[in-house]
Formats: sequence, structure tokens, C-alpha cells
Amino acid sequence: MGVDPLVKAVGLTKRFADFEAVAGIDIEVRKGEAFGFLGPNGAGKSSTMRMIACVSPRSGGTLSVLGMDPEVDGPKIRARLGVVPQQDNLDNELTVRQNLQVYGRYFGLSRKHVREKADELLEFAQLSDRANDEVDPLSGGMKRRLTIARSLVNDPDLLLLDEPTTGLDPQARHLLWDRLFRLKHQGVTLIVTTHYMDEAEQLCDRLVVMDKGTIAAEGSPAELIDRYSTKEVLELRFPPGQQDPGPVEDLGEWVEVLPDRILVYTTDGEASLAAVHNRGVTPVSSLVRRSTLEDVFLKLTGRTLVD
Ligand SMILES: Nc1ncnc2c1ncn2[C@@H]1O[C@H](COP(=O)(O)OP(=O)(O)OP(=O)(O)O)[C@@H](O)[C@H]1O
Repeated sequence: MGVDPLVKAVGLTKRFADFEAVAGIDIEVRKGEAFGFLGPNGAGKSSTMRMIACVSPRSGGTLSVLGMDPEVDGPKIRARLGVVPQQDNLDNELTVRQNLQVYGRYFGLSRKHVREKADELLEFAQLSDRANDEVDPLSGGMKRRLTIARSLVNDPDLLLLDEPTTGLDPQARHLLWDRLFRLKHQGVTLIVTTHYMDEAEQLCDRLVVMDKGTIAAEGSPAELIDRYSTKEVLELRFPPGQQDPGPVEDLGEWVEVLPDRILVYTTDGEASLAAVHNRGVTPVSSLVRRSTLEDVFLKLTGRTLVD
């Protein structure tokens, strides 16, 4: 017998006037997994997250979160969620520690409990040495870690993260992923939205590829790559205006022509590259790499994730 999913949506829809931002999606998030919504800006990821977070009513379909209906039991559900919004909304006039403590008090937790929890979370967020500093001068990465720490004050059953690393530099992103990875290993169920394929690959056990309010595909990162792409990709760059795919069209299973490069989808990148050279075709540069979720998105939609 299966365990009931923490989130179950059937035909979930969000309309703004006559525009359908979420066009009837079905999802199931299971306990303990890291579930992702991968898609470009405007795909409907945040709109979906806001319905799950019980801050935006659905326009149609059914939705169950932690076994309850957000329309009926919004406050009860919210008390058991941790929410990391796209934009940090920390209180800049309070110290790092006070941000955690004040938030904990909202949940009606005792002062003693909140004090101990704050110490634990400061350590987790690697912010113990900044505990008494104000929030404003912190780096973007530190602020994000504090927002995540704050979302954990009530020991949530489900953590929702909307674009957790957008705007952070690579080092800050890796540090954040490491923290989220730890949470995952502690058994926290995560739902993440992202338009970064590397983030989805790093964090998600299972994800849906979202585009224009609908779900284009669902699976683990490896399954999706296996189903919608080839093992390897040969990237070729040509001088501006010379992106004619003709000479390489038959060197892989299929070829995608982007404004700045040609992608040859192939089982053996080095063999395809050798064939390119044998034909006397000379790209400015070439690269053989493994397939990623970006390739999956391109195959499914004909567009790239990040413009
Ligand atoms: N309050 C609103 N009123 C009208 N349209 C909205 C509103 N909120 C979102 N939309 C539209 O709904 C679509 C989906 O937006 P949503 O924010 O859910 O996408 P997203 O995938 O999360 O992208 P982003 O990462 O940019 O937030 C967009 O076209 C957006 O303009």
C-alpha cells in the first residue's frame, strides 16, 4: 500500500482574467522526495507554488496539501509549511538572530524553544558568527541562507523554495545546494521551482518540465535525459552568418540550430566530431558534452530555458 502523497493536484488551474497561467496540471509529491518544477520565466511555476503555499486560490481542479484542502484548511496547512519566496522578505531592521526569533514567535513557539532553535538554525545556515549583525549588509547568499533558516523555524513537513538561487554567484549557489542537500538527507520533503537545469539536476529526485502553464514531461533527471535526449551532444560554433546545418545534419540522431551554435545529438560525440573534420568542415570551436535537462527542454519545446 502506498503512502498518501503530501501534495496531489488534478487538473489544477490558475486564471488571471482570461489568461490561464496554470492550465490544468496533475502532480503528486511524495514524502521525503525533492520535487522540482523546471521551466522558463512565465511557465506558471510561481503561480503553482503560491497555490500549494495556500496564498493564492485555485481557479479550477483539485488540490490537496498534507492531506487537506487549501480552500478549507489554509491556516492549518500554512502552519506546517516552510516557504522560501522568490524575493527575500527579511526584516532589515532586525539582527540575523532576531529575524529567526520573531518569526518563531509568530508560530506561537515558546521563547526558550525559539532561542534554542535559532542557535541550531544559525549553525545550519553557517551564520552563527553574524548572529548579532543587522541583515542589510549581508551578501545575497547569506540572506538566502537566512531566509531558508527562517522557513525551518517551525520544523515544517514540507519546504517550498521558489527559485532558490536566482541572482547568486556560483560559489553562493553551491553552498546553498549543499545546505538543501543536507535537509533532503534529513528527510525533509522539498518542492523547488527553477529555470536552471543544473539546479534541477543537483537537487531534484523527480521533476516536471513546465512550459506555458502545462507539464511537458515528468521523471527523474536521468530518466528525462534518457527519454528525450541522446547520450552525448556535440556543440559546434561557426563564424557569424555561417550556421548552415547542411554539412553536419546527418552526423547524429538530430541537429538543433541555435543563434550561436549548432548542437548535434549523438551517441558518440567524438566519432561525430571526427566525421565533421573528415568532411573538411571547420567550426571555430567544438565541444563534446553529456546531455542535460536543457537539451530535454529544447527537444520538448524547441526553445532554450534561459534566453
Ligand atoms: N497576478 C497576476 N496577474 C496577471 N498575470 C499574472 C499574475 N501573476 C502571474 N501572471 C502571469 O502568469 C504567467 C505565469 O507566471 P508565473 O510567475 O507563475 O511564472 P513562473 O514560471 O514562476 O515565472 P517566474 O520565474 O518569472 O516567476 C506569466 O505570464 C505572468 O505574467
